[in-house]
Amino acid sequence: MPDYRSRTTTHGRMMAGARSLWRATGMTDADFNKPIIAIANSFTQFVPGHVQLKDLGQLIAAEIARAGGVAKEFNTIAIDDGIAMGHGGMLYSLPSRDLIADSVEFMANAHCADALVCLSSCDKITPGMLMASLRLNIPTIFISGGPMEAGKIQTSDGEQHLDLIDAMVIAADPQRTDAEVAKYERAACPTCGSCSGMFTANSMNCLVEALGMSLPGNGSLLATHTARRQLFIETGRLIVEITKRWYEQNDARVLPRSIASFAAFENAMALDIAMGGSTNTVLHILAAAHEAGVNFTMADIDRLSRKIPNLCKVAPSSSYHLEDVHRAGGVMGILGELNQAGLIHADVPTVHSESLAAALSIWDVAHTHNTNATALYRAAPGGVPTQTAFSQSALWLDLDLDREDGCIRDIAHAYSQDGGLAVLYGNLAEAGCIVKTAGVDQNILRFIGPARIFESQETAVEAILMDRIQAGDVVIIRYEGPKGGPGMQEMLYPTSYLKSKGLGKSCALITDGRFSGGTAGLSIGHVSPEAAAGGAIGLLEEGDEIIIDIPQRRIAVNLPDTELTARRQRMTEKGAQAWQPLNRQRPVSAALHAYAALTTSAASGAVRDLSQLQRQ
Ligand SMILES: CC[C@H](C)C(=O)C(=O)O
Ligand SMILES: [Mg+2]
Repeated sequence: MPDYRSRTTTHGRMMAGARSLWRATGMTDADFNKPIIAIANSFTQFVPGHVQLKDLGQLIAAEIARAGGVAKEFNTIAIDDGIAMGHGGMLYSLPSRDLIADSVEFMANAHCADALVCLSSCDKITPGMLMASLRLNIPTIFISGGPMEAGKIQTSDGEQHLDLIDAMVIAADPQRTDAEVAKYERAACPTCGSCSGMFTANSMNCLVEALGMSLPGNGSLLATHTARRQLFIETGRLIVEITKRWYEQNDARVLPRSIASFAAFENAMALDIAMGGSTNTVLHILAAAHEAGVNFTMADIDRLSRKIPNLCKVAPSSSYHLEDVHRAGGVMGILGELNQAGLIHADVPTVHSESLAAALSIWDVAHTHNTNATALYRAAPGGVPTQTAFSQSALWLDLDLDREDGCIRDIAHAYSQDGGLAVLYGNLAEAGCIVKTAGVDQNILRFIGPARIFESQETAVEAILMDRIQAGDVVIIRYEGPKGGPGMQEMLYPTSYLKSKGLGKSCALITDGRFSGGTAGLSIGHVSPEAAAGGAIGLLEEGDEIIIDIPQRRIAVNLPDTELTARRQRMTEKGAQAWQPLNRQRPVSAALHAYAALTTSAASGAVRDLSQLQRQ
């Protein structure tokens, strides 16, 4: 039977000093025999997905107290990728994931917390906290702030639903007036919550639900809806229950590493592929598996991508948004369709149910008729701009259970039988690279074109906006990987600007950097090894013929091995200048240099690799 970790500082005569400090935080004699449960909040006014979280940690804390625990809340940072993007701020985005993971580890271990509630929301916060929970392996439940409502505007074609990508694309379209841009800008992000498409934040919050580490509805129930309050309250109650199951009943099934098993990672990846999730999920799933000691790799993702169908297309891959996914049954609805075809492991435990099958028997609204589930998924957008959580109670008259032509398809009516994500391999990416096939026009699944080489995102953006890229080109952006950037920037601006210039379906973009979930088109990222780590992308020259073949899962430069070998030799002869971007002046802080020194390429999740210290 494990001892409560908190007893280290709350029991024993010699801990009188620590207890005096606990008392000063408000604890009383009665509290010292209760589990101490850390609440990792991520409230900040910098991010719409977090502005509403300020008091929600205490909403959970009150429920923890009612259930017999003691809650202690702290805060992590939270970066808004959409604001950090397009300038040096994006260098900090991915490194902040690891900083968040470390800060949760530090607070939980320094104070011997017994359990953890992760109150996350946006792009790097959920994955950072997920990494921490699997590193710590103490009872943990995730609850996110919830998705933002989609923007709505009236156009000549009727009501259009939109998000920040639409604002970005229209702003770069020279044909559109400033007045039109202003209209889109003011409508694109109407409420608090994580940006309303299947971007990285919503992808990750859906994946955590599929992993079994949050309650049903966590990934799709709107931030503004009153029904979401109940998720927070139930989370507060449930964390005390599972904490006692571990420390008082020795029930290890509730631990993160028991729940996020290899089978659960397969379930999460199956969901991701089925819903065409952000490619960043690949990076974060690999990093989470690394923290959990689960040998889940790019090869597993490649294997799953070949057999899991694409059942759901959401913005930027369609005009559906998370409110529509919710109306169709949310994550449990998609998992339910996959389960009908035996494509997931339904026997895995979750924090809330004995098994995923038991959860689906209640919450898969297309195949059950549970009134609570129907009520949950009828939660609809209120259409009123707000930064306040749980501020509206609108309901859809009915659910979208049309599995033939609705937001969520069944297997027989899938958009494609081989998934919304693909891993490509070849002499250009020997350790692999990723493409969101759900966002690629069917006419360019096979693409051959000349390489247009750029040593930074900013020079590629300049070329696109100055009309120096033409149809048929393959834009190569290198030295933007985890080490090379450093920080592996998201390339949302160049991919959006290709769309603005009408090149979204006639050009390809390949990078050792990554993409935001808002990226669509033939955009291939995470090329590994990255240029800064000696990857072949660093050997490409202007005009090389690039071959992309998604059905064959292949990416290559059309050169004989002898030529690549000769180029590698010439690169090696550069000595200290080898594997460095040409003519790039980029200020990089000591903090970012420290990150670059230990990080690894995307194919391993850009995780920290201490063995590099021995090699330096
Ligand atoms: C839409 C862009 C979003 C803010 C993002 O950064 C992501 O999805 O990764
Ligand atoms: Mg992002």
